[in-house]
Amino acid sequence: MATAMHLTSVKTSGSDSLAPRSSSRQRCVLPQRLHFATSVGSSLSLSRSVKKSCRSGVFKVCCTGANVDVLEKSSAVTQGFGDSENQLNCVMKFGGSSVASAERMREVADLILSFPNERPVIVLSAMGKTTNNLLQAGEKAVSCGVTNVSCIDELSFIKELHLRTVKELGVDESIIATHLEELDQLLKGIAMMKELTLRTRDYLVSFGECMSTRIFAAYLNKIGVKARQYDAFEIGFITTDDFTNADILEATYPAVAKRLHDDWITDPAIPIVTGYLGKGWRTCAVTTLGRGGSDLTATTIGKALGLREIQVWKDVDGVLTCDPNIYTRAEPVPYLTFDEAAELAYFGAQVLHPQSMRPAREGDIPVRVKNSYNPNAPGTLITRTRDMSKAVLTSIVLKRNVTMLDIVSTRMLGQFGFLAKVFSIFEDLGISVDVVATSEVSISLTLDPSKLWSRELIQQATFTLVVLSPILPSNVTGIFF
Ligand SMILES: Nc1ncnc2c1ncn2[C@@H]1O[C@H](COP(=O)(O)OP(=O)(O)O)[C@@H](O)[C@H]1O
Ligand SMILES: N[C@@H](CC(=O)OP(=O)(O)O)C(=O)O
Repeated sequence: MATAMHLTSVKTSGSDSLAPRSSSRQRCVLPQRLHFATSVGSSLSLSRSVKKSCRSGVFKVCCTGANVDVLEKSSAVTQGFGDSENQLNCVMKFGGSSVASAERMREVADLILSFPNERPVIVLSAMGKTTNNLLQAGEKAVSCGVTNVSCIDELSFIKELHLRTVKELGVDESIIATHLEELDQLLKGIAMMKELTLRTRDYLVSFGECMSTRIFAAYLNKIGVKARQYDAFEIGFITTDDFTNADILEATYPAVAKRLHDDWITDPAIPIVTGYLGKGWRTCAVTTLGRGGSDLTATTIGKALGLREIQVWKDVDGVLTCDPNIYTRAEPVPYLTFDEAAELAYFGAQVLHPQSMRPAREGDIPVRVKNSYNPNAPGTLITRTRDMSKAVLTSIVLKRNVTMLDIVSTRMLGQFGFLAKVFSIFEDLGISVDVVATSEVSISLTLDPSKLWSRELIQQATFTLVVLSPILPSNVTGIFF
């Protein structure tokens, strides 16, 4: 097992693509024989700020000091949530950690209401670790037998958490009763079939967001704040049918905008939307946007409605200089560009969904990463450009289990189209390449193993790849021309 280290510089502006673009060129002396070697290691990606220009005035919201409120607060409450003459103007997304209990939901409600001039769309994730628990319950159901489904610990935990939350918030239990019953039935179905397909997995995890949003909307209504719950897959979140990792399709933007806008105009109520979920355009089945996908739901809504700001509320003071679980003294990064944030997320910074910057960038809508446990912290403001004049190093990201592929061939020398052929194979196989380094006789690539799990490398007629063992992240033994 080898370890790969990579220095990655962050693009800051001037490019239209958010596709992974980290690259470094290396000249390396490698043995003069044909071989492919793969290794699983860890890639230390140092995101380096390189661009030294900044267009001033681009920030729609300023954040200059440590204790500055990020939203304009007006002492005169002139624009309540019920004012239909005013459009929805921002998204506030709260992740699982922010809505993990009744107490947290109350705090989130208070937080939303502490900005009376805002007319937000609220996006929620599932409560706490519900998504993980649902997945584990599903795995257990496959082999535990129908009669034992009700004994699955994770199922009991999910039920207990949601029922307790409903009780503590004083809302009607019936708001989630149907979902809890259906969840039982679904797990029994999985137990009967002894099978958990990706499609079923997505339907299974959707219960988390469906329940958290229903509870929260009911609570807001109970305290006199008019709110309306939406399942994203019912309001136009159209995706590819790539279960567990679906992409948002363009048709989503007008559909979601129309539905949310029309409802707001006819009967204003704070929209409470399920994060993470969509509807496959062919199958019409529930899809998910990849783990952490609620961030993408939020930025999609931001772009669809052309909102002023997208806020993602986390359990940390913004995007930090390093994963706080690795280095406890990591500090918040006050400003980032969309490209920097996308690159950090892509290379493993858990704080944002890798695709979530795309809609924000396309709509040029600032994204603010805030701490729901510490709302006064300024957080991180992500915009198209920023002042890079003093920037040296932005953030350090560690990505584990990177698969490295070395392609060595003297046939490359003086030839044209070699790289094109290599990359066309990855394209055909739907495998994304993270980092590329080339010399005259070699290409080194890192591949994200999570993209490889379900794909088999097939023999290519034009390029004759012979796979000696299945391409799995940890055990590729070799590929020869
Ligand atoms: N560079 C980073 N900056 C901030 N948080 C990070 C970073 N890298 C990893 N994390 C982790 O991401 C977590 C926040 O993301 P997440 O758990 O998705 O929040 P939520 O569930 O509220 O959306 C933090 O608790 C932190 O442990
Ligand atoms: N609940 C989903 C989606 C999500 O975005 O969650 P969070 O915001 O808690 O990372 C997940 O756990 O992946």
